[in-house]
Amino acid sequence: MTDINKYLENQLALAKHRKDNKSNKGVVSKKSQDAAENISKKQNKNFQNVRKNKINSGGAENSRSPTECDTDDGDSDYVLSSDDDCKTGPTSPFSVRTKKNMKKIVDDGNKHIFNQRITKWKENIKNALSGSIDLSNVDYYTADLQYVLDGNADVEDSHELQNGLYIPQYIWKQLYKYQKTGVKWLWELHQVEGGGLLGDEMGLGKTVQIIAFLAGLAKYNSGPWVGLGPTIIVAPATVIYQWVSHFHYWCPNLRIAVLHHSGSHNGNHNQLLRDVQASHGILLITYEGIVKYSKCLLSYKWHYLILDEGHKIRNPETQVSKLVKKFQTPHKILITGSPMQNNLQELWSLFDFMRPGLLGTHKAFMEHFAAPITQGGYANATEFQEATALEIAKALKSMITPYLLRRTKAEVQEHIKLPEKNEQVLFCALTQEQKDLYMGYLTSTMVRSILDKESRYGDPLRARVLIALSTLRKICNHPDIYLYEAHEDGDEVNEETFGHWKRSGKMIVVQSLLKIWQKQGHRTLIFSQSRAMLCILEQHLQSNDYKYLKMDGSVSVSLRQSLIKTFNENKEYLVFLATTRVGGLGVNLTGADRVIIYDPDWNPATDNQAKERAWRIGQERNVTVYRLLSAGTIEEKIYQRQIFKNFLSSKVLIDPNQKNVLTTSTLQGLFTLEEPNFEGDTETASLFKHTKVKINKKLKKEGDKIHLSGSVTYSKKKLEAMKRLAKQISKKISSENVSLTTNEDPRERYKQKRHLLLNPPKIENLPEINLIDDKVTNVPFESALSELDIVNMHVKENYEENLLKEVLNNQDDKTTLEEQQVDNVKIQDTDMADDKEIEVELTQTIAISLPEVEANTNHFENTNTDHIKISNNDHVENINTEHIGNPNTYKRRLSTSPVRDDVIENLVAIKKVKKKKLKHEKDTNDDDYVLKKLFAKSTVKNALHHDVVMGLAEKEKRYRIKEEATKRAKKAVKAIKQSAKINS
Ligand SMILES: Nc1ncnc2c1ncn2[C@@H]1O[C@H](COP(=O)(O)OP(=O)(O)OP(=O)(O)O)[C@@H](O)[C@H]1O
Repeated sequence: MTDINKYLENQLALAKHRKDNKSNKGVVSKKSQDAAENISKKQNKNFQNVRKNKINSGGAENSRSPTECDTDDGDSDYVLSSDDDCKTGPTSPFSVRTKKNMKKIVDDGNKHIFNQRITKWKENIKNALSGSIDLSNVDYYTADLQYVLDGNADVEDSHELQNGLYIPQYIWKQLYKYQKTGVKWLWELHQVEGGGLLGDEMGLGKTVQIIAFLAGLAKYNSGPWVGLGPTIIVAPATVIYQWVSHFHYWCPNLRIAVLHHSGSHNGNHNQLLRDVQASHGILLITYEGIVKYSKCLLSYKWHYLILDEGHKIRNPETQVSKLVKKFQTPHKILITGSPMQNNLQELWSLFDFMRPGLLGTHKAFMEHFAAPITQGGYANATEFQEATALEIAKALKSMITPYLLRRTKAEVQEHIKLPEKNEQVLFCALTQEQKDLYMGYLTSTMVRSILDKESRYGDPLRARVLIALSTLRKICNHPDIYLYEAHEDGDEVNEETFGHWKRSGKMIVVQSLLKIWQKQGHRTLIFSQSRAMLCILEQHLQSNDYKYLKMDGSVSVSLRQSLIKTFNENKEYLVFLATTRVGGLGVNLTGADRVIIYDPDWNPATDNQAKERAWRIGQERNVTVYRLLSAGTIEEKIYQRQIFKNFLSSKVLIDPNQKNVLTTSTLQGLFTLEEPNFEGDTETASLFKHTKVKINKKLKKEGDKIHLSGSVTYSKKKLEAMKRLAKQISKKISSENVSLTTNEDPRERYKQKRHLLLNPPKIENLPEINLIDDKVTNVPFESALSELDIVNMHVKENYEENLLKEVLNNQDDKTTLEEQQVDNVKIQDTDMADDKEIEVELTQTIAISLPEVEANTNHFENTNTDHIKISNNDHVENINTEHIGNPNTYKRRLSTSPVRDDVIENLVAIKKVKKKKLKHEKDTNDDDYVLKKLFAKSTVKNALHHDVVMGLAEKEKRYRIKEEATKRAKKAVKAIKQSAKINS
């Protein structure tokens, strides 16, 4: 029966798919054609101008596209997704701006300000030690002050590391164990006069480790500088003041000066440099700044040169990369949570800074290391290429390991106890308008010029491809970003509909998410590559009265930290909007527990960095991350590219044995709009089918409000209304069922049943029930597959599989068998010839929809026992029910197999869950609920578990397994020892 069902479903879907395709084919509206031609014309004109200019100035014609980012970013893949470089004038619709009064953080560039701060700090400590401190007057907190307030009298106390480095005890005591290891590692590098890469995952406190080490060094009485000499820290503009505030807190005695126009120094940078040199202070500077002031900076001697977010020098050809390598000090530290982002050349560049010569010359490295590893990485590599890649990757890994300290969150979870994180990729449907514009542009002169080899416009190809791809990305974000570019001067912009959320598939999803999350009490970070998109989102937030803050490149550097602080501390702000490049790097935004990555970057690390703003030390709530992709479009290709890049870096940094599933893509492949296959999947979803987030299929299609697996508590009135509704549905279905059973044709019968289930009969005269009106409360988690479950299905080694199953079993034991009890449910497993049916007590059918109704159990006690029949859709046979005394009471045994967990989902509802929920369960079910809503509205076509796709879950699973195995081994040894004792 299962097969017939599947076959019929496929046939239906296929027929529908063919029909849809037929009706859509080749129909591109006049508006779309005109827009595409306008844009093509403008883009061609730009090319010709740039070409002319280059030829006139004697420049290489083909060297750089007009869209390539002219920063030191060095990301060869990056194309400005829209208007990052566009000036938003007052007449532009992309110019929503809000002014905020924020308090700036002030650095110590100004001597007077520095002295004031030191005086204040000393006074605070003195008062705290004498017990006369008035905390209401303290506006400057430091770690040592806290230490004294905690009852420690000796602020000078320190912890000694081997060979005489003393770390102040008030810092040392605060460090996590792995951070202490990090400080020791830095000290070892120091002693051998070498540099290194501190590559801990984002949010694990790399800043604190560096500060702790420098604080120790400042107390060190020997070495050429007798302690810590003048030091430069280079960091992205957004995090410069974060460093200032971290230093002021952890190490208040050091002078921290910012060399940037926002700094407190009096504008004379030469004087500032002299001061820093004389006071052995720390100079904070941006990557742009180090280029700007390079001449002066290089004329001084520096003790340490530290690059925060050091992946910025991953392109060896950029000016900044070349420059930082000129500093004459062996003490070069590079900090980054994303050591390798796009290709192996990047790794070479980083090491060439810290450990010049370790990886040979650039040419030799590319030829002997990078090329074979990359080649062997493709899915279509030969066996020999794969084996060679493996061996070389192993060799490379062992060469870099001593100078690279990298710990992941999974590894140190035991110490930091981070809350859960759920990360999914949502494939959003384009709106009809978007599809039309997308198709229009695909058939434009511009795209034809790229695909047609003979085209006279075809030069320079790379630049044209970049422009065209970024144009497609604009359509995916919002039609107006594209149409605005296409519009002729003098054309009116329709203010009413401009940027309306209903015109973009992804905006529709954002709109739903924010609505639900606001009700659930979550706060959200939204990242977009594009400032124009941010403005559209901002307009939307304004018109819906959401309180928000926004940070993009136009916000002054000195205000950014205050903006972040305000968001973290003030819960009134529900949304923090940021461009991925300005807000996505280095900052702490733990005030939010929901993250939307609105558009993907070519570089996976950029998106990863962004999402890690919320999931880091200091986060107390479970975090959910949604990456939005427009299904079938260029955004899917970008995501696939991310997967490949991620695979490559894991192969070198983590596991040389990793295998890839993607092959190289063609140019044509980038310029298509892919229709979903008969299963509703576009390319990525079908490639990574096994990572799909499973949602009850019925819920997905019908979108019936009653069928919620999220848990909600309901008012009495609503419960009554629902009960009445259920009775009527029950009667109607029962009567329909009679006719169904007499129908002879099994296919026809199946169709009817299916139809009935998907389209429950409408009942007249009942009040509309809006289930999400009520406050959403705790939700039991039991149905969605966890990442580990999914991975488990695909694990090859039996040993690991079994071990993992046991780990999961233990959990299930705790959370399901003990806690989940199905009461007052009558289930009859009537074995019918070609189908099975379950009879469920009517009252509990309501509970099916409302898993948390158990909180209101008494509402159901005296209700009638009408029955409805539910086709089991081949899922139910996996459920075991066990009679446990009361004829109306069954206890369900949950299978630990992931497949079974999944299929049980149809019956989530029948069970009643006793309250004793683990904290993380609420959020997981919040997510489940949110996804169901999105699927119901058909705005989201598919959802994949991002971590599983990226292979991260696999890694985490291995750690879990290893941990479990180690525990067992310890237990075993203990048992052996004990048995020996008993024997003797
Ligand atoms: N031992 C600690 N005690 C208290 N807070 C800590 C500790 N270590 C780190 N933190 C806090 O954790 C947060 C993340 O730290 P930090 O910004 O240094 O991380 P990071 O590894 O540099 O991240 P990224 O790579 O994203 O820049 C900060 O708010 C920091 O204050």
